[in-house]
Amino acid sequence: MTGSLSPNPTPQGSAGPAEPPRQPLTPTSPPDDAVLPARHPEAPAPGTAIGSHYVHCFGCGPQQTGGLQMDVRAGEGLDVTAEFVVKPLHQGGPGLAHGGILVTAMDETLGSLNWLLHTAAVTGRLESDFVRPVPVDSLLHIRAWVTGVVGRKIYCAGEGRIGGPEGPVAIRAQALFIQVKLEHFTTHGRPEDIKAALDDPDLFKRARAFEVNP
Ligand SMILES: CCCCC/C=C\C/C=C\C/C=C\C/C=C\CCCC(=O)SCCNC(=O)CCNC(=O)[C@H](O)C(C)(C)COP(=O)(O)OP(=O)(O)OC[C@H]1O[C@@H](n2cnc3c(N)ncnc32)[C@H](O)[C@@H]1OP(=O)(O)O
Repeated sequence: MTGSLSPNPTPQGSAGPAEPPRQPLTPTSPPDDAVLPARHPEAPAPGTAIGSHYVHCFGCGPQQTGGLQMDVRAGEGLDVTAEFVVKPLHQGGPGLAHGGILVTAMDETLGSLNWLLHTAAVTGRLESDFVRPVPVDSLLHIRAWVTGVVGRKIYCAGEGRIGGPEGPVAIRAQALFIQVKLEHFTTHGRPEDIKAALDDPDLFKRARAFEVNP
């Protein structure tokens, strides 16, 4: 499977979004035997907010007041959208977003594709191209889509546009997520945080659903 940066799905017969420049093949490019699985039957309905996977997550946690508090929405296919407003707190250069913050926003959005597949997966590799600077106060409209799956490996790509879905592209990303079992979190996480997470019935139920419905 090549042309991995092509947004998926593009309705057949429509012109679709403009093709970005073709990137060289890298470990985040889906190989030829990658498949595009069906959207999971219990995936969030198109247009609905996916919700935070963990209330203290730096990317999406509503209780993480210094975090990005991103709100990601499910798309029609294996795709999601998110919006993020760059705050003065996120500066790298004067009046400009820090590149690492933009990558975090991309990571969070790409990671949310897990919900469409009902798979718990962590970022193994994340590549990004910074195409244009993003001023403070800008709204970054992010779209991400699955480009292929091989076994535990989930390939995906995304782009962030300034001002809205038709705005100029500021960042592109390609990533490889690796499916993990819940033990990944319970084995490696700080014990007090794991205990608190396991004591949260909603989180536990949500997380377990992934494991029994891979
Ligand atoms: C009870 C509480 C639960 C709380 C959690 C609740 C819900 C969670 C559920 C879902 C989350 C939902 C949304 C998430 C949204 C956003 C979150 C942001 C995501 C992140 O921010 S997450 C943090 C950063 N992330 C890490 O902290 C990972 C650290 N890392 C590891 O934990 C291991 O490294 C791991 C697991 C990645 C792999 O380890 P492993 O032992 O399981 O597997 P292995 O190494 O065999 O790799 C298998 C195949 O992937 C290939 N492969 C692996 N890594 C590669 C690389 N980098 N480049 C190219 N290929 C790679 C191999 O080459 C092999 O390929 P092949 O099968 O072909 O040989």
